[in-house]
Amino acid sequence: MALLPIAEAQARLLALAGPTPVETVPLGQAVGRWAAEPVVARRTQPETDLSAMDGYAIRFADLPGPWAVIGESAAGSGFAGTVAPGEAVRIFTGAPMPAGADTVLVQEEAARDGDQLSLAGEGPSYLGRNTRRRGLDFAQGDALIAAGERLTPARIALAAIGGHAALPVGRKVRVAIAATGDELVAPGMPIGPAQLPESNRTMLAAQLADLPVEIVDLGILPDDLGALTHAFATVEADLLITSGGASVGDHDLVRPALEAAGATIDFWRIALRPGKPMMAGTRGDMVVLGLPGNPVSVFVTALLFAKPLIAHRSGAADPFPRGRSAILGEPLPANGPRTDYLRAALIDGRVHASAIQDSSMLRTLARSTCLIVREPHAPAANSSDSVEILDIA
Ligand SMILES: Nc1nc2c(c(=O)[nH]1)N[C@H]1C(S)=C(S)[C@@H](COP(=O)(O)OP(=O)(O)OC[C@H]3O[C@@H](n4cnc5c(N)ncnc54)[C@H](O)[C@@H]3O)O[C@H]1N2
Ligand code: MOO
Repeated sequence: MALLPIAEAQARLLALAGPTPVETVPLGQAVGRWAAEPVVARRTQPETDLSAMDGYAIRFADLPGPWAVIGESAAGSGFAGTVAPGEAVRIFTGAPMPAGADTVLVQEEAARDGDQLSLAGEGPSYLGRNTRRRGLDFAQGDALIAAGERLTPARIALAAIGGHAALPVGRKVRVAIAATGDELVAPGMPIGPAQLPESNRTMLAAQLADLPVEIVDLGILPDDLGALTHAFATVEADLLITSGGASVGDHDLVRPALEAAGATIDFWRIALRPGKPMMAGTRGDMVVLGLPGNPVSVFVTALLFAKPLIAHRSGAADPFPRGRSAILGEPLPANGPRTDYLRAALIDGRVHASAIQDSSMLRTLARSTCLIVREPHAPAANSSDSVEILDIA
């Protein structure tokens, strides 16, 4: 069977399920979620002309003064009267500009003696200096955040100042994570020579920590068709992620167990290194993602498939990681038939691939800051050539 190109596998995976149902959450819980609907300004910001500095509200035409100070405008209150020619109002940052005034003289450039005010510096250079006009940031009805955009700290603050206390977002994605393999032992436990500390669940949960997920930990499952089938048939989640048992060995039972549990496999084996034996399918509304067991294969397939799928189900319009270009530090050989994601480090503007690219090597992965993306059959590359990288640290 031909290996599926990555882009095709990504598209097919996202087509397996749509976004989770929408819920409305307070802004304090919205960070890292995706806007389910456009967020529109319920007010104009600023609502009125404001001072941007501490000083005196004046009429620009009155420069160079002097002025009589007739009152005060503070943030939250304002000044009720009107500033007539020759008059000034003491004003503070964020306070409403009084009627009649159009410019602010900063206090560092003013001299005050009782109610008398005079210029003690250059003074404002143009009409409107040191003020913020009504609607400078946005007007009521303006689009603030598009549906499908991530709710970053700045966008949450924008929603707040736009008059919103809560926002509609996709409900959290329930992700069940299972490790499979008779050789696996919980980390830190005593271990025999044929055994291995389990690291994939821990890494996956950490990789998903910045996404709106609820993790259901299915633990370490044995290489036993009955036990795997039972676990896969009874789990309740939006997404089931397994690791291990995805390849063609006699103990690679994930695919038969998923099928025995009622799942349909949509695709298996992609033109990707590391991560070739990955499979994807559905069991009812639940998407199942069978990742290979090698730790680096898990890392890469989580980055390229699991995380984008969760983002997509959370309502993201643009769920895939974005590459950028970097300059190679050393030559690279021609690539084979799979897209290769080389563990690499970006040092002083040059990207250096690790000499050994074995998908079991977590220390190499942990030292890497990026992955170099090599397209299928890419020709050999020279030092100083530009390559695409994906940042991972
Ligand atoms: N004859 C073939 N053999 C293999 C092929 C192939 O096409 N033909 N593909 C290779 C590729 S590529 C990969 S990737 C691996 C992945 O296979 P599996 O998904 O079946 O993975 P396992 O055999 O279960 O495990 C591989 C490796 O990773 C260790 N492992 C597994 N789970 C964990 C865990 N949770 N934490 C830490 N380490 C884990 C496991 O002990 C193995 O060493 O298959 C190749 N073989
Ligand atoms: O695809 Mo496997 O992950 O190359 O080792």
